[in-house]
Amino acid sequence: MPVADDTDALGETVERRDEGQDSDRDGDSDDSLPINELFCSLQGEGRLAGVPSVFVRTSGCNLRCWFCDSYHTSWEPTGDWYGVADLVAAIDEFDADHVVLTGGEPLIHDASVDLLEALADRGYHTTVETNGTVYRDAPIDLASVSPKLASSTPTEERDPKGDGEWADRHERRRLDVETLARLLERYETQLKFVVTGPGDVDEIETLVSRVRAATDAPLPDDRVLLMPEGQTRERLNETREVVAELAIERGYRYTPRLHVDLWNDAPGT
Ligand SMILES: C[S@@+](CC[C@H](N)C(=O)[O-])C[C@H]1O[C@@H](n2cnc3c(N)ncnc32)[C@H](O)[C@@H]1O
Ligand SMILES: Nc1nc2[nH]cc(C(=O)O)c2c(=O)[nH]1
Ligand code: SF4
Ligand SMILES: [Mg+2]
Repeated sequence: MPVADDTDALGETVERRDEGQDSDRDGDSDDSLPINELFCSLQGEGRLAGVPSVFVRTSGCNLRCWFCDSYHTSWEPTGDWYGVADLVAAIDEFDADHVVLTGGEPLIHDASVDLLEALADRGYHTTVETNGTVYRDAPIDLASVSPKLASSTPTEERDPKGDGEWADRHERRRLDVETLARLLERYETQLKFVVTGPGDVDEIETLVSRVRAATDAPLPDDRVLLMPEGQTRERLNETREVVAELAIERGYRYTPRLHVDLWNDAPGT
């Protein structure tokens, strides 16, 4: 079912549910989340790549990257509502002690905090994949923050759905240095940039400098990860080597997209 056709403001997804998209929600507790998919795989990205993990993918996002590999959580958000207890029970079915909460943008939802608290109580290691525009206080073991660069903006030529209607909103919202600094102060953090080519690297360096200037929390170069843009093996064949060389040149880390290398764009991987 559609979650929201336009998550125009933070939290609007949840408000719209309350306005009538809740017909097949079980119960009326307010700790439920719109879930697009839940599956077990190997963490494909970042410093925990290769670790067996359960992925919980919420629906709804406050941004619209043209390249979003989770189209049905952002451009056309779909999913069903589940309470935290049901989600924990579904996660417990798998043999993994790491949980990755992703989306869409998981931190637009209040109930993501409830889910993270329930998972921490049960001893799970939690990673949150977030675009770094929303701060939440929650038990997060690794904040996997992926700030969005100018090359992510859905201009008219690159809009996967319309004619660039989202470009201005995306551009206004995509970077918030204060929020990035707060996340860094509170959580073990990696900054994981999607890189489309050499033209992205100056913006990364400028942003890293601005974040360092905004906080006393350390942001060493080995916490800055460059990840090649690509939803498919074919696209990664064009980007991965260029991005690896940029990482070596600038002293940052490279992260693969292990799941795409292994399973291409298969659902539930
Ligand atoms: C779908 S996003 C969900 C979490 C959050 N909204 C974010 O962007 O960080 C999960 C991860 O996939 C990355 N990603 C999305 N589309 C991508 C693409 N085409 N190529 C490489 N990484 C991509 C994001 O940057 C993020 O690190
Ligand atoms: N295997 C696998 N690893 C991932 N790491 C981050 C992912 C995400 O979509 O947030 C992801 C994903 O979708 N699949
Ligand atoms: S911020 Fe994340 S979920 Fe939202 S559009 Fe960009 S990649 Fe997709
Ligand atoms: Mg993914």
